[in-house]
Amino acid sequence: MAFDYDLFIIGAGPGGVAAARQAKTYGVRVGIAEREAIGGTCVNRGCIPKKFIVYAADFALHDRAAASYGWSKCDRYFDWSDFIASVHQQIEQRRQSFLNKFQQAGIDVIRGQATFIDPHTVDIDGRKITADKIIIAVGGKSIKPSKIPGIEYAITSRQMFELPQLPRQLAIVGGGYIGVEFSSMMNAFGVEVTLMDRDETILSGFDDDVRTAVQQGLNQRGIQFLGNTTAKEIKQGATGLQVVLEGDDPQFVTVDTVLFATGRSPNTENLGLENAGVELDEKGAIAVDADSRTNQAHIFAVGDCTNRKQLTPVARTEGRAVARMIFDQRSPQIDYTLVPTAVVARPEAAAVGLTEAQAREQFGDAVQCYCTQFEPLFYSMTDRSEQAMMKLVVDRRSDRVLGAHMVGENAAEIIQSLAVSIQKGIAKQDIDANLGIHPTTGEEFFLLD
Ligand SMILES: Cc1cc2nc3c(=O)[nH]c(=O)nc-3n(C[C@H](O)[C@H](O)[C@H](O)COP(=O)(O)OP(=O)(O)OC[C@H]3O[C@@H](n4cnc5c(N)ncnc54)[C@H](O)[C@@H]3O)c2cc1C
Ligand SMILES: NC(=O)c1ccc[n+]([C@@H]2O[C@H](COP(=O)([O-])OP(=O)(O)OC[C@H]3O[C@@H](n4cnc5c(N)ncnc54)[C@H](O)[C@@H]3O)[C@@H](O)[C@H]2O)c1
Repeated sequence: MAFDYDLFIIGAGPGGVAAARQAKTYGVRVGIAEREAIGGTCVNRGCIPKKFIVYAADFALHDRAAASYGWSKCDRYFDWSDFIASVHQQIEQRRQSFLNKFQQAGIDVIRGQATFIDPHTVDIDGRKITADKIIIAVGGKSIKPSKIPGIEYAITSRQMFELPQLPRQLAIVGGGYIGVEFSSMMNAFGVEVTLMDRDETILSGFDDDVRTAVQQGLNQRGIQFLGNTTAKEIKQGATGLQVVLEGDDPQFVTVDTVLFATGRSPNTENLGLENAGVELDEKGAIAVDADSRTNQAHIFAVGDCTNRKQLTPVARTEGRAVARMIFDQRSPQIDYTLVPTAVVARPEAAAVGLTEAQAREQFGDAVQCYCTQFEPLFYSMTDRSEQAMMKLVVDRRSDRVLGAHMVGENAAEIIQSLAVSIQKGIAKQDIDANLGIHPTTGEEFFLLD
């Protein structure tokens, strides 16, 4: 059968874009469907606008420390609406640049909602496209629990990027990546933040020392954290939204904005997966094998619509690997236990490899941890108390470093560099044999004993 495309991709987020560009290098016919904005969650309502807000918030934090460094006090005014308009302009430029690159490469972009009609045919708003191979890269969306009365008053991270003005009091339900990052950014702008999680501590999945250090850092900045707590009702009152809490310390908080950040779910609705015979896993994500292949041999799925790590570099690497496998050769499979990650909060947290708890499950008593906590040089001149934390998790028998964890300034940049060595199986004694760059925070990783 003659198909319209050798490869058709549904979804132009990081996973779909990377797959399309890689496939095009083999000179094959590639098309991609996108129902919203090119660039997906990452570019339009995730990593990129989030990082711009972090940069904006950092000015406020630096201003607070400036007087300790001899700068006279000054009153500066932050204009959220001007700033967020500039962020959206930046995003628009990125979208345009994606489109130009697609055009130059000869990748067809078809705008609209894609739905499978059969295993080789996709309908995009009435237009039928056939393809030999198909990659599903539809990503995910933030979800709000439907059973909470008044949930319609709450927003998700998507609307945080569209706020006409800054909230004055913000309640955030969910202390994962999104909850912690927004609590930190909004606090820096002077918003009164209450963060809550059904767990006792924020950032589940991270090393316990990281979780504690970030939580302390948020508390020190004046963010109220309520552990073992969730919202059971939201009521519109005369003075704002009343969030009725359930948990350790039942009470309510009154705020003007409620953000739900309790996780994201795959965009599998209205995709016609049943028409293609593609199966979901028990969590509702698209089920794939280690090569990102679904139960249909010619259909693959990458990125957030599968139940793996919901991170841009993961989606990109999976997308590229599938295109390479289809048209060239297999890439090495991703080791999901070695994916570096960061929480872009203040304090910042970053990690790669096993947490102490995960390492103990696998290596038992052979696990040895090297940990330090100290005041970074920058803060010794200020009246603020700020601690950095670094930790290496090591298998004592082989001396291999299993994980590295950090909380503090530039944690993401520092862990990113260490990740290469850890992936290559570096031993603790090799790390010790390195000379640091002085005076930096990163050099402390070479001084752990
Ligand atoms: C607030 C926030 C901050 C984040 N920050 C970071 C960060 O700092 N670092 C990091 O690594 N990750 C971050 N992430 C996660 C990151 O954005 C995702 O992991 C990444 O975007 C996943 O890429 P993807 O290609 O799988 O899906 P997406 O980026 O979600 O793209 C999927 C695309 O498919 C389209 N689509 C869906 N269904 C259809 C259909 N039926 N037809 C046509 N098109 C369709 C969607 O419109 C979307 O454009 C963040 C996420 C959020 C929400
Ligand atoms: N910096 C980054 O790389 C970055 C930033 C943002 C998002 N992301 C990706 O997006 C994903 C989704 O982020 P997220 O923060 O929404 O999810 P998450 O899974 O990181 O955190 C969700 C949190 O909500 C809590 N929770 C769940 N239900 C709750 C309830 N009913 N009441 C109170 N607390 C509840 C959980 O205990 C958890 O701590 C992340 O897992 C991550 O992969 C990455």
